[in-house]
Amino acid sequence: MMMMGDTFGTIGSSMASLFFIWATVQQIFPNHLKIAIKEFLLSSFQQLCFAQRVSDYFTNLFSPYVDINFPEIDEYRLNHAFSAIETYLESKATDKSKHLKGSQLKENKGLVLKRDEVKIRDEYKGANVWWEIVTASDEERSYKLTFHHRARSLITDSYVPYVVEEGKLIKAKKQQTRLFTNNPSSQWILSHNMWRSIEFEHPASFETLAMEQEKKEEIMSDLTAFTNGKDYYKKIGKAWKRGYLLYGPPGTGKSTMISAMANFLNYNIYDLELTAIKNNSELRKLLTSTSSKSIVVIEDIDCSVDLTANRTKKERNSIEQDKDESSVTLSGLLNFIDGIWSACGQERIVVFTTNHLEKLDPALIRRGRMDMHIELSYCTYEAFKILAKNYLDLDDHPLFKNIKSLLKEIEISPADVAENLMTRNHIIDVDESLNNLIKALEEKKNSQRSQHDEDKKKSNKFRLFG
Ligand SMILES: Nc1ncnc2c1ncn2[C@@H]1O[C@H](COP(=O)(O)OP(=O)(O)OP(=O)(O)O)[C@@H](O)[C@H]1O
Ligand SMILES: [Mg+2]
Repeated sequence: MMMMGDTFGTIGSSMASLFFIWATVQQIFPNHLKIAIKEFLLSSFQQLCFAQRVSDYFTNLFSPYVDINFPEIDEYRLNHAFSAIETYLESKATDKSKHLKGSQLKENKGLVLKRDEVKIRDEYKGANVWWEIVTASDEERSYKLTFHHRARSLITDSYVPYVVEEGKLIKAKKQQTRLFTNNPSSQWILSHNMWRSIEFEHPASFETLAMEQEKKEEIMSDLTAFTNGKDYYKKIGKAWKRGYLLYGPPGTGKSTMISAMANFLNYNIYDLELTAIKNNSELRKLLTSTSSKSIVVIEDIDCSVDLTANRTKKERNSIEQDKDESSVTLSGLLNFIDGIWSACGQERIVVFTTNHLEKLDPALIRRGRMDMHIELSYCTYEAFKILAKNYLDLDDHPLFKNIKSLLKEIEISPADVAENLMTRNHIIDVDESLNNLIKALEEKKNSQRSQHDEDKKKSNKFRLFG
């Protein structure tokens, strides 16, 4: 198969030879002969070019191979297929490759070895293909895919879409997750000023989350089903989104669970601070600018804005309120979650957290809107064992029995348990940590007992005078 580069190569070397002959001629021959030789050389060169073109034409005509080019830039725009192909080819096994490239782009990340070859062979359903990165004279790069014409429909209909889709998936998996926080609207100048973001590097995972194993598995399989549910959501005609309501006392792991979810799914987090937004239209702008594969979080939804209180009054005034749109309203928030926003985005998770489930407006948490209600509770023995493993590398200990019976009676958050297990100077002293925890649990028990006695006295008094 004759390639463009080869053609130029052949013509180039022929030209060099002609120039060499001409330089020699100029030094040796008299003027009248020079003119004749020059004409002869010129016509030879023209014939050579013509012969070369004819030979290329026939070679290509009879070549059994087909090429497809994927330029990096097409019509002044980035060609997404190019970057997907690049990612796909980079992911191909490096163990057979003879030319590798090593790079460490971040100090805290390991060294990465990649293939460093211009031509890569791939195989798809028995067909061989060759990828080549071609750089044109204007520095524009493109990927050239070459394959036998017999495999044409397999490659064009099936292989190319597969490579592009696979490349995108690998890219999404490798992508560093980011944590976005909304800027106050007074700082918005262009749409990209609405959110500021930093790299999200929270170490939380479902493995280290102190929670009953069964509950954890249920949440993880729900999340997995959601991410794999593209076709399912399409089939049932529902927007591809899912709502989780995390509720429970302070320090029980609601925020930690959001981080674990983001790490599990490799999704970005949009931490939506409702108090920094003036009205529903700002809320709409913010939500419509979030990307897919993301978790939109509204923490402490009960205190974020006045979404719940005076609902009856609000309902009465709803017409006026919608008119001036002077604040973020419950109906505004629900409209975006249910309607416009869901329709314009894909693969989004919404998470609300609260310490007070009972304070929330039923409209906000009804099923269908918040698909899964997850209670994060005070520390159970099972949860304690996970924390002991995380903090002390400990599976069992004679003091565990004591802790187990105390945890049955005492309400203590995993955050407080973790605080007691944490060692000073990061040197693990199992006995000291466990004894600290037992001391804290006993103190709590005593204070809960005296509180209980106090409450009892008060209610007796009330009964006496009541
Ligand atoms: N279930 C848990 N598993 C592991 N660690 C936990 C858990 N709960 C709390 N912690 C520890 O306690 C700290 C505080 O927890 P976190 O911020 O997740 O609680 P929260 O429920 O969001 O509290 P708040 O209601 O006050 O926002 C975490 O950084 C983590 O170290
Ligand atoms: Mg929290």
